[in-house]
Amino acid sequence: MAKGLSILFIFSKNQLLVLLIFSIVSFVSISLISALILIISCLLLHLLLFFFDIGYNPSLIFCLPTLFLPQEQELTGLVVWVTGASSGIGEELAYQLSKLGVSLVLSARRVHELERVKRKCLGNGNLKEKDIFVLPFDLANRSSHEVATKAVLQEFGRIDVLVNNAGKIHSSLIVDTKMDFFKELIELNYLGTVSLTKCVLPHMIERKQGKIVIVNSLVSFVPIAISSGYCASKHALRGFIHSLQIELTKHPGIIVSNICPGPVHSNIRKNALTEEVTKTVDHNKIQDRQMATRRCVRLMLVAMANNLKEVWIGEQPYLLVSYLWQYMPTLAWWIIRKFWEKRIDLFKSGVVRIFLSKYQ
Ligand SMILES: NC(=O)c1ccc[n+]([C@@H]2O[C@H](COP(=O)([O-])OP(=O)(O)OC[C@H]3O[C@@H](n4cnc5c(N)ncnc54)[C@H](O)[C@@H]3O)[C@@H](O)[C@H]2O)c1
Repeated sequence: MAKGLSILFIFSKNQLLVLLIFSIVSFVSISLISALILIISCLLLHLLLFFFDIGYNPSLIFCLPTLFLPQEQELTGLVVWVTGASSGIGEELAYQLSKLGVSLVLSARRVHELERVKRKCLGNGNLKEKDIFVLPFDLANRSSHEVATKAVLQEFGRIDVLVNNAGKIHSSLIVDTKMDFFKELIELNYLGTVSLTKCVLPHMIERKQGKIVIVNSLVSFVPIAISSGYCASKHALRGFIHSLQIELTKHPGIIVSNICPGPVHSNIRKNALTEEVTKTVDHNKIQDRQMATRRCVRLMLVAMANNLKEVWIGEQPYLLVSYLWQYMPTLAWWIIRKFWEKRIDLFKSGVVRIFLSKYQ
């Protein structure tokens, strides 16, 4: 005890101050060095992913370049039902799947567009007339889902893969957005997908196998502006998918894949709901770095072939920001705010793609 006290007393006030400063400096520098090591390893990981423009959430799966994974040929021979097959990602899915030799069900609302896609599939792919079933229906009309599911089962006898792809976006600030917009986006992007999945699920449970693929988005966990209703509907889907994955734990043969692309070339922006009709259009000032549809779809097929539960697909910097959002949210917030600050001003001044909609 006395020894302990004597040790305490050998420090003068100045010495104590020096010791305190020394401790703080070493604590801060050690923390800084560890933070630096962490940041450098994250950057190296991102650099690796940059070359393969595909992100596997490392908390779910090891980061593996697509080169070393089983390829999309694994899907050959399956019965695949694609919704939203008349345009963009769904249309490209139809073309690439037809080349693989699957039995295809093509769904969207416009039958003539689906017939056009079917003709091109027959021209490009290895399929015969009997291998492609055109099944038009409105995903937002939930009462049609049971009948549609029965029609597919009657045509092909089974459903191996359901690709829930149909969806819509809107371009408007929250203050200007009608409640009808939010409702429509939830009805289509979220409830439509949930309802169709629920119709197909009992069939897959009975067969103890199947793949439910949901084309979600990076915005299902990274926030964006000017499309709050879309962002919210995709966030809702993310919650649904994760709950479904847990509930299917006892059915390991049924895989639920949450596919999260960043911006991709498609007609989604052209078909966006917007109330803005008076603003001028400047196509040049806002240019998203969009991934080629073909590349996105190829990576989606690799993800399906490998039964991945979650996959992030995007050009940089979107993929990098998604990782930052997950692991360094303060920095991600700063970047996202800076990015959107300028865009919101541009949007308000009319420099944005404006497209007409039924809400005008
Ligand atoms: N393009 C992107 O940048 C991007 C990024 C992330 C996620 N996504 C998602 O990809 C999916 C496909 O979008 P896309 O980019 O190919 O857009 P798109 O507009 O080119 O295609 C959308 C498809 O959905 C169909 N659809 C729309 N409303 C429907 C309804 N009520 N009933 C049935 N079908 C309906 C359309 O007819 C079309 O076939 C969407 O779920 C979208 O949220 C797109």
